Order: sequence, then C-alpha cells, then structure tokens
Amino acid sequence: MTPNVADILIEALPYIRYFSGMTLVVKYGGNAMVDEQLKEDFARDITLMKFIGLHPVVVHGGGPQINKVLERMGISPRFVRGMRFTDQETMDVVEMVLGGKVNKSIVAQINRQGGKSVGLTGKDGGLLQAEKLQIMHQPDENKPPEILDPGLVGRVTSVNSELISSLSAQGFIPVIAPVGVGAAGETFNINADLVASRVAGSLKSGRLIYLTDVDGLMDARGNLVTSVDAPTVTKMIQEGTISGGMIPKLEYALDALENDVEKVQIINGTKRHALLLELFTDQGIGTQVTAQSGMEK
Ligand SMILES: Nc1ncnc2c1ncn2[C@@H]1O[C@H](COP(=O)(O)OP(=O)(O)O)[C@@H](O)[C@H]1O
Ligand SMILES: CC(=O)N[C@@H](CCC(=O)OP(=O)(O)O)C(=O)O
Repeated sequence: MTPNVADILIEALPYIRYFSGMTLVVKYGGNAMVDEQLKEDFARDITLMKFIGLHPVVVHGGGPQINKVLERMGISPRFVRGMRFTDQETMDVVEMVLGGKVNKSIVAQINRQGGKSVGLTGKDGGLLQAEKLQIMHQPDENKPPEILDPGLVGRVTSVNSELISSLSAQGFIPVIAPVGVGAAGETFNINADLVASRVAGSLKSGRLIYLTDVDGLMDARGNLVTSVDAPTVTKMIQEGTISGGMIPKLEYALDALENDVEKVQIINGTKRHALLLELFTDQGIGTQVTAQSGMEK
C-alpha cells in the first residue's frame, strides 16, 4: 500500500527530533548540479532542513563548470592526482567560477525558496587559511617518492569556524566556495571534498554528507557498498577498485571522522531529494564511511 502523506510526515518525526539543532555539512559536488530541477530541489531540501531546526552548511564544488569555461578559453584542464593543475590564469578562472557564478547561483536558489543564505569564499573573514599543497607520488615502491607540484593548489591550515557558527546561529545558511587565502594574501584553489572535511571537522559537525554523481562507493563487481571502514578503503585503493575523484573523497571522509565528525555519508546527488530521503526516512541510501568496522547508524 502506498503510504499517505500523514504517514510520511510521521515517519520523519523521530529523525527530525534527532537532527534538530545539529550542524550538518553538505558537500555539493559540481557533478550533482546537473539541471535546473535538481538545483531547485537541492535548494529546497537545504531550506527545509533549516526551517525544521537543523543547521546545514554547504560547501560546493564546480569542477565541471570550471572545465567548461577553461575550454571556452582554449585551455585544456590538467589534473595532478585528482587535483587541478592551477597556474595563475587558471586560478583567476577558478575564483571567478566558484566564488562568482556557482556560489551566487546556489545562494540565490536558497533565498528564492525562502531561506537566508550567505555566500563566502575562504577569503571572507579569513574563513579558509591555506598553504601550498605538495603532492607525494610513489609509483614504484623501490624508488623514493616524488613531489609533484600542482601549482596554486592549497591545503587548509585553519578554518574560521566562529564565523560559520555565528551565521548559522543567526538563521543564515552559509554557502562556502573552496578558495583559500595564504599567509601573504595569495589565492589557493582547494579541492572541495577537502574543504568540506575540514569545515565539518572544525565545527565538530554531526554529519558530513558528500553529494556526488554515483549511488555511493561501488565494489569491484559494481555493487553498492553500504558501509566501508578505513582498512577496506586502503585495500580497495591498492587493488584499483577505488580510483579518480573517489580516492580523495574517501581519504577526506576518514580524516573528518578522525576530527570528531560523527558520521560521513556519500550519496547520489543526481537523484531528486536524495538528502531528504537519507536524513528523514527509514530507507538510508548511499555509503556510510566508518573509522572501524562494526560502527553502524
Ligand atoms: N569504487 C568506486 N565507486 C564509485 N565511484 C568511483 C569508484 N572509483 C572511482 N569512482 C569515480 O568517482 C567519481 C566521483 O568522484 P568525483 O568525480 O570527484 O565526484 P564529485 O565531483 O561529486 O566530487 C564517480 O563518478 C566515479 O566515476
Ligand atoms: C584543487 C582542485 O582540484 N580544486 C577543484 C575545486 C572544485 C571542486 O573540487 O569541484 P568538484 O567537487 O565539483 O569536483 C577544481 O579546480 O576543480
């Protein structure tokens, strides 16, 4: 029998009670911003979460959107172990696309739904202090690791969590673009999965949810892995079952758990209302990342 509307609302009640007052960091990947309908749904879900007493904080990406602009300018996007090779010209485009177009469009969508959203890059209020990232690469175990230089790519050294908390407490929904600022005022391009992990860690948030373009982590046979722990992640990376953008996502997910984030989930943001279904219904979706096996909901 199809549940009626009242049943659905009643099913949500224990979840709403549980999550009320909780800070949740939602990483909104560029691949999940596929069409206008999905973008509107996302903004609605986030606004609803805020109105029923949760404190969502959005960290967004925009990799595909940056690629589009670079290609229009005749620049071929280049990646070094999943990080965009960022020279000064690329950095200008990244800052324009992430801090401008993508950030402001999410803010506008949330505000249109009746939420109060504020867009920030890591430069606003010194939100994301960063330093240059050096990538260690060891393709051959018998040789010393090489250090790869991805250019103006940063790692987060500190997060101004007070700024985020005070905005949240005043009823705002912070929307953060992954652009950081260095000690000398320089601009760094930072992987959005990393920023989400560090923001969640600094807020000691109850949940970190990665919205991506697949149902979650898949095993070698292509089946969804509903729960994965640190040793299994390491094994799956070594075996090559986890590749590309999923590697940093899982590594940063594990970092977040080490920084006292209660729970990390990876879900498919290209499915309508994935966030609401995950949070407020009995049917959990996606992959839960845990530090050790046996840790469940
Ligand atoms: N084992 C795996 N399970 C699921 N996705 C994987 C796996 N290994 C690699 N991937 C790739 O990781 C991608 C998600 O990472 P990424 O493209 O960085 O997403 P986002 O832009 O949402 O951050 C998937 O689209 C998929 O192609
Ligand atoms: C250093 C680095 O790679 N930065 C990313 C920042 C955006 C991002 O992470 O976007 P998605 O989450 O949509 O992939 C980039 O330039 O693409």
